[in-house]
Amino acid sequence: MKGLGPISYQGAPINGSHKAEGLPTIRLRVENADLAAATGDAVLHPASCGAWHAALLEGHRYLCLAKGSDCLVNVRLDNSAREGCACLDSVQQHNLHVAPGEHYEFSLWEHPSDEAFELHDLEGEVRLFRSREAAASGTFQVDAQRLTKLISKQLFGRVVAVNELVLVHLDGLALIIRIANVNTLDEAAKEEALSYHCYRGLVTPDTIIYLTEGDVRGEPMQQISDSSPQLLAEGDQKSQGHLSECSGSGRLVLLNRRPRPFGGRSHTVIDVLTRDDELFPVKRKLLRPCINLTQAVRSDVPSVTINVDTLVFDRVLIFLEATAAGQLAPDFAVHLLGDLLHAGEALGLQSLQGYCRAKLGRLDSRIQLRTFEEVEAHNAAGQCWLILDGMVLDVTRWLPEHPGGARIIPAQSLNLDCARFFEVYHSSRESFLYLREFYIGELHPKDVAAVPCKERPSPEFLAQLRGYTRFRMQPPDEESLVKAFKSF
Ligand code: HEM
Repeated sequence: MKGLGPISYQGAPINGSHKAEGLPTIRLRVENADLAAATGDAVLHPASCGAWHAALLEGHRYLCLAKGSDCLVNVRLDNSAREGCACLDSVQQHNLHVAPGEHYEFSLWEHPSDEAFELHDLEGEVRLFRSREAAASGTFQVDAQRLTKLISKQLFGRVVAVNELVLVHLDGLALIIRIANVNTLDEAAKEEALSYHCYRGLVTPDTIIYLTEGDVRGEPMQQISDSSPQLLAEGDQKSQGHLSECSGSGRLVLLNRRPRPFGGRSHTVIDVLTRDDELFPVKRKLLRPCINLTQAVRSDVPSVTINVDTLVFDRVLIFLEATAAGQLAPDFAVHLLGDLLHAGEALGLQSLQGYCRAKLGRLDSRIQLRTFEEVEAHNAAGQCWLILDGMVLDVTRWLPEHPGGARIIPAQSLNLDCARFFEVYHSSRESFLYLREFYIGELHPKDVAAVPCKERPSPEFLAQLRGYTRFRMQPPDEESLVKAFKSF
């Protein structure tokens, strides 16, 4: 099960927002709501809602930008709001990346029923709000448990997204919480999942909240002023790019923090370092089809360097996830296919190579009927083509990565059906999972009987092997091959 909405490995949501079906977008002018009196809702006049009215009453109550904002804002109808306007406080404006006085297309957001939605936990970074306290020197101690209760109450029933800010007041202190991480799964389920991304979800009374102290001066924050409802400095309202550091020296200390369990690094993850020095923590088993990474993925090494750039690898991971989930590969734009093909070659990811070639119009001719003569000729030329239960597998380039060593296969298994060797040497069934990557076709039916076979594999092994190799092409039976021959 995934987190809410697919997200690329670089953190960008892939599909944008899920707009409530059949409902039009509505153009609204953003108006400042008084931050001091903020409820966290976007306030709309009932007359501004037009076609949304019925849906709002039914419970579609989340507002987002029509072009797809990560952040969603709860909607409240109020006759006191100005018609044609969305009243948003300055924190909401920051979260939605909108400026007061400007018009934007908004839509209602509907939660897709097939995705996990309720948050198991969230992580928040707490900072002193840009205010007298932040500017003053000294230490401000805050009881994390009380703050957690307050946040829980304030966010209950709201959908929060990563990087969203939440303003909380506790004992006269104004605190800004940045949502640093959200999860719809617990740690154990995340370990199990082949891949997992989550950037948004619903806060329930059961959502666990972990708080940490944000580095006051370390991270620039968009300027939010509590003295005025105006979010951005004059003249800077449209740019939305103005960042200013919280330059105060006031320090926040959280007491009684709830630590996150299983904080340690998981062995199931390996850090992949791209050519341009970006680091991707990736589940080892997701990388299994990348046969050039076999040794790194199967060993304990914490990281591996690849000759692929960040942006291309990001897409490779999306491709791997889709195929691992049995879904169709995403429709990558044609201009990316060249780079993806090179990445497929660098990583030894045959399926990606096939995908790119097919899309580039060069149909994948890798998988075909192979004669025994052809297999022998390739092996005589220094390659390593195996015959396994009639499948022909090209493991030439993978031999140095073979966990059983590079020598044993050419020494024992060339030019015969090696199914029995395969059965004997491989205690785990992990080896089955690689076969698809090496598969280059079927032995020609006319040659099947002629292939030497020292010992037959057990029927149980064959049944298991065939269960794992449903990708095999269906070879034509000998009768139809003879008929085809006779027709010439
Ligand atoms: C495409 C063909 C093959 C694949 C994908 C493959 C894969 C693997 C894998 C994943 C392992 C790790 C241990 C395991 O999973 O059991 C392994 C170990 C091994 N393989 Fe292969 N293998 C292949 C062919 C062969 C052949 C034909 C032989 C022998 C002639 C062989 C001999 C061994 C040996 C001796 C080990 C070490 C076993 C041990 O340490 O217990 N492999 N192979």
